[in-house]
Amino acid sequence: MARTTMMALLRRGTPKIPRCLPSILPRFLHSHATSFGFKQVQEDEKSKLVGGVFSSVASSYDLMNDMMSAGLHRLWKDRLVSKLHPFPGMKHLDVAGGTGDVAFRVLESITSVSDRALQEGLSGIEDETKIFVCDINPNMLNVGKKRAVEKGLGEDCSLHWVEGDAEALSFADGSMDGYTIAFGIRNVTHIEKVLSEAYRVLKRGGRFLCLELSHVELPVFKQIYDYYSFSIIPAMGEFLAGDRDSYQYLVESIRRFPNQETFARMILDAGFQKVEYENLVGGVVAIHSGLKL
Ligand SMILES: C[S@@+](CC[C@H](N)C(=O)[O-])C[C@H]1O[C@@H](n2cnc3c(N)ncnc32)[C@H](O)[C@@H]1O
Repeated sequence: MARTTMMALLRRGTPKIPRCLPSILPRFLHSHATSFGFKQVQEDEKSKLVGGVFSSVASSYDLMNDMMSAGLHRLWKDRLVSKLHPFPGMKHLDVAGGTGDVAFRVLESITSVSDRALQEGLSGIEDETKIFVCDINPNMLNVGKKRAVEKGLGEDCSLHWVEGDAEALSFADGSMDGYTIAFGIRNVTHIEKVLSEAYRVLKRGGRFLCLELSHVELPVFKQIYDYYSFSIIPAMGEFLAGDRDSYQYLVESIRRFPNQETFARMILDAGFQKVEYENLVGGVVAIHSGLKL
C-alpha cells in the first residue's frame, strides 16, 4: 500500500505547494526582531504597536508634552526651526509631524519674513509656500487639523496634511527645500530607510534637521534624568492621560535610540554633508543637521 502511494507520488512529480505559501513565506523569512522600547518584537509588529501608542496618546499629546518637558519642548522646536532658515516660497516637509507643532512654527517664521519684506517695500518675493505635515497616524493629524482651525489657519493653503510612512514617502525626488523630523525618528522600524527617503526628497542644497531625545553623559545629571524618565514620566502618563504603558514605551525608546555620534554617522552614511549636532540641556535633546549638496 505504502509502495503504491509512493509510486503515485513519484508519478505526479513535485508535491503541490499550497497556494497561499508564497505570500506567507516572505513574511517569515524577512521579518526580523527589532526593539519596541525594551521589548523584542517582530519588525512588522512594531509599526502596529507604535501606531497603538500614538492613537492612544493623540488627544492628550500636547498637554503631556508641556507637562513632561515643563514647556521646554517649545524652545527646542523654536531652535530647530531657527536652524532651518525658512523662507517665502519654500517647499517644506515635516515628517512624523503629529499635531503640527513644527509646521506651525515654520509657517509663522515664513509669514514674519514675508511681512517684514512687505514693510520694507520689497516686492516680487515668490510666495507659493507649501508645508507638508506627514504622519503615519491619522489621529495625530486630525488633532493637528483642529489646532490649525483654532489658530485661524484652517483655510491656509500653504499647510497640507498627508498620511504617510517616513520609510516610504509619497513625495517626488528632489522636491523639498527642507525636511524636519521632531521626536519621530526613534519610533520608526528602520532609521536608515527614513534617512535615505529624506535624502531622496530633498533638492540639492536642501536642509535636513532632526530633533530627538538623546543621551545624557554627565554622571550625576544622568542619574537624575533616569529617575525622572523611568519613575516620574510613566506615573504622569497614568495620572494625566490614563496610559502608563505608552509613556513607559516612550522613555524606553529614548534609551534604545543611537547616541549622538552614532546617529551623526548614520546621517553621513545616507549621503548628507556638513553633518553636525547640537546638544540641548546636556544631551537630553539633540538637533542633528545635514545638507544635501
Ligand atoms: C512623539 S510624536 C512627535 C510629533 C511632532 N513631531 C512633535 O514634535 O510634536 C511622534 C510621531 O511620529 C509618528 N510616527 C511614528 N512612526 C512613523 C512613521 N513610520 N512614519 C511617519 N510618522 C510616524 C507618530 O504617529 C507620532 O505622531
